[in-house]
Amino acid sequence: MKTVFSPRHAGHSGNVELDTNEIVPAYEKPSRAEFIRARIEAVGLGPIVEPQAHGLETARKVHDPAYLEFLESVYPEWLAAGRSGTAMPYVWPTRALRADVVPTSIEGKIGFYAFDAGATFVAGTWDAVRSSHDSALSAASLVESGEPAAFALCRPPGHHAGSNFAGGYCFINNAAVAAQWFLDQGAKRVSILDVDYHHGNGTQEIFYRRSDVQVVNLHADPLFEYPHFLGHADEGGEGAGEGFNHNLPMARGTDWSGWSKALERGFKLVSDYTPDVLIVSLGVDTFERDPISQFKLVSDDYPKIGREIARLRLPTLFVMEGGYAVEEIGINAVGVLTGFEDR
Ligand SMILES: NCCCCCC(=O)NO
Ligand SMILES: [Zn+2]
Repeated sequence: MKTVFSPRHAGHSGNVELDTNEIVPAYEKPSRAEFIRARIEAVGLGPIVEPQAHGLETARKVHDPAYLEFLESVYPEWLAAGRSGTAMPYVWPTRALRADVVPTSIEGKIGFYAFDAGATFVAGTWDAVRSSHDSALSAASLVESGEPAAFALCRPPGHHAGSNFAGGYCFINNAAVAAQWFLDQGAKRVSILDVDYHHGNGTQEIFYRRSDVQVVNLHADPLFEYPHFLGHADEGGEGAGEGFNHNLPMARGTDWSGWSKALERGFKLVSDYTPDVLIVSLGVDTFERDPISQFKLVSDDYPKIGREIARLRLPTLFVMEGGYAVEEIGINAVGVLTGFEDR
């Protein structure tokens, strides 16, 4: 299986995040991608190629163009306002506030275009975001040109980013842009299967009113887990999208026996939808020793996920999302891919 990966991800580094009530080095750090790349080489998964540059025309079909312009300008504006270090929001347009007027101050604007304090910017963030987006589209074109599967080693991740908001370490929703790209190439239906520990609220929001992209999420129940305010089982889609969004929330402490039952239910939903292509939002923070998560999958479970996905017999694009136990993230993420190839 080929991997598309850009060293430009490393520009998104040195940033901090708000963890409970203290500012800490961001969990979403460059070593995550480096451990995965090293594991790909160690097991001989296949070639690792750099992405071709892609414009934002496809991204503009799933993200508000003004939001994309914000992502590009936010850090220069942060500096122009006399600020330094990590650009981080701290005020948001929640209930009883207005979200129809975009503030002109950088502190207002950064909050307007975010849903949490978890998408923070440094000088190299936008370039890293573009390279991650390019990796997703370059890997998608490998699948489109006949590869049975390809891996987009995306960093930063994307599944929390919605049409006009960043959050949870996500800026451009790489999987959503890839889904749109497949449709633009002639696909009629695309399934996105999100196996990350956290609900992909951004992916759900982007396609919630559409029937041409099915979204199936397996995740920790938002009653107790981030993103807290989306991901319940009753969110089935709206309008034309009714019946094409599926949430399978699970309890704290879920291990393989429980998680694999949800996976089977997810596969039934995907096969009943008969998509032309499957996109897997591959988060491996379901791992028992992930520092910010509370499921109990073990490393031997990840090849099983890959083998099960392969049974769907669909052209498959794997897009990297979360996972923070850095030493094991390579073993677990690449385990899915070698399992898919039944190696
Ligand atoms: N405290 C912020 C938690 C962000 C979760 C990021 C993630 O792994 N999403 O899949
Ligand atoms: Zn996650």
